[in-house]
Amino acid sequence: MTGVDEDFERDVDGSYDASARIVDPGGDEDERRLEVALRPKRLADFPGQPRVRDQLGLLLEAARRRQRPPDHVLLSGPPGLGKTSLAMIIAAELEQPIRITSGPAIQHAGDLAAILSSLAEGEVLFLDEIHRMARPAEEMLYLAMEDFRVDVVVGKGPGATAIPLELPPFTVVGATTRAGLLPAPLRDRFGFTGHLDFYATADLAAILTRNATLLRIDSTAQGIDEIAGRSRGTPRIANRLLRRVRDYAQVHGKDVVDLGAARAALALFDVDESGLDRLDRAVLDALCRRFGGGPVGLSTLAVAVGEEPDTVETVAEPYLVREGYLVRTPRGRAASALAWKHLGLTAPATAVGAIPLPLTDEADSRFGD
Ligand SMILES: Nc1ncnc2c1ncn2[C@@H]1O[C@H](COP(=O)(O)OP(=O)(O)OP(=O)(O)O)[C@@H](O)[C@H]1O
Ligand SMILES: [Mg+2]
Repeated sequence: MTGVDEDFERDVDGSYDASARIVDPGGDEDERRLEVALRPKRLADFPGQPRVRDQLGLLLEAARRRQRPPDHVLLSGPPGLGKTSLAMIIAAELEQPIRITSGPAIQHAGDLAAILSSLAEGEVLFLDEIHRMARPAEEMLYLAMEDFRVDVVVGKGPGATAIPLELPPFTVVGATTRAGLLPAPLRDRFGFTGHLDFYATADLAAILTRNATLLRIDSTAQGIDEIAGRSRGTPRIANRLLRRVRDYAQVHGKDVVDLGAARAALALFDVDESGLDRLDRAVLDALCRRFGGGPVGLSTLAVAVGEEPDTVETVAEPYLVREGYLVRTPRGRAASALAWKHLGLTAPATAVGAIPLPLTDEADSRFGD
């Protein structure tokens, strides 16, 4: 969770607010509860992310054979792709309890010391949004991760003394949507980093089919494929769209999620054929119409769409970049020819991709960040 739009969808009575952003990859309280029920429990049940799954599988198997806790694991990637799910799976596969906390909950080193000193041998400590932890706690964490030791400070002022306390070996699983914000010394203490990427449509369809069964929703393959194709490569969004399409089907007297219901419901909720929603389109629209295609700085762009820069950067941008609508240049964000086309506008000759570029390293560094 990015922490910036947690309240986006919540209504006073807990019902769904149609004006909220349906493809917001964060989630509200009710949704989180439902997510718990739908979370895959074992690595073998986790579709998609083949690389990370294989790498993690190896790490866990090796640890099991050595009967030692595995290296610390960092999971990074945009919201809703399965970081929390994987953390739970790691603990389940190791048959160890999991302690769950998050960066924003640890504002003092003492908060972390209390957690660390109560960990049992082999336990998994899940630190969500690890990039938001307070600096002194971060420093304590380095030491604990490397040497399995914390210094407990007793007393105050000049008379304070640090008493080293040995910890049993444990495994930290950190999750972050902003791996770039982690200080290098902390990043280096993770023996394994898994980067989660957006899911292929076929993987999302597999997830949706399983969840439709779990939620006892009747569906057709075409209906499921339509939802999967418009879910921005994100399981959380796919699950949410599935529920909205079911609502639509039920209200219209058909109890089946089919192509017709999917198309009509997604049109109603402003999710277009490419899965872009209002924020995505607002970003592209501002870039093209107001800034002539850019490049424009992130904060200027965020103001233009009335959002926090962090929301634009972690929620909208990764998918727009990945799909080739937006490029990050050293001078700011720019719209590609595809973005202009998506808005039904004519791209200027200078837009990225308007003239096909040879795929050389030079082209990469020109348009990379
Ligand atoms: N590979 C997957 N298979 C099935 N369901 C998945 C998968 N990945 C994620 N999900 C579902 O998507 C939802 C969100 O996943 P999860 O909470 O793990 O994401 P996250 O990366 O931790 O997001 P955030 O950054 O917001 O914390 C959950 O309901 C989970 O069941
Ligand atoms: Mg999470």
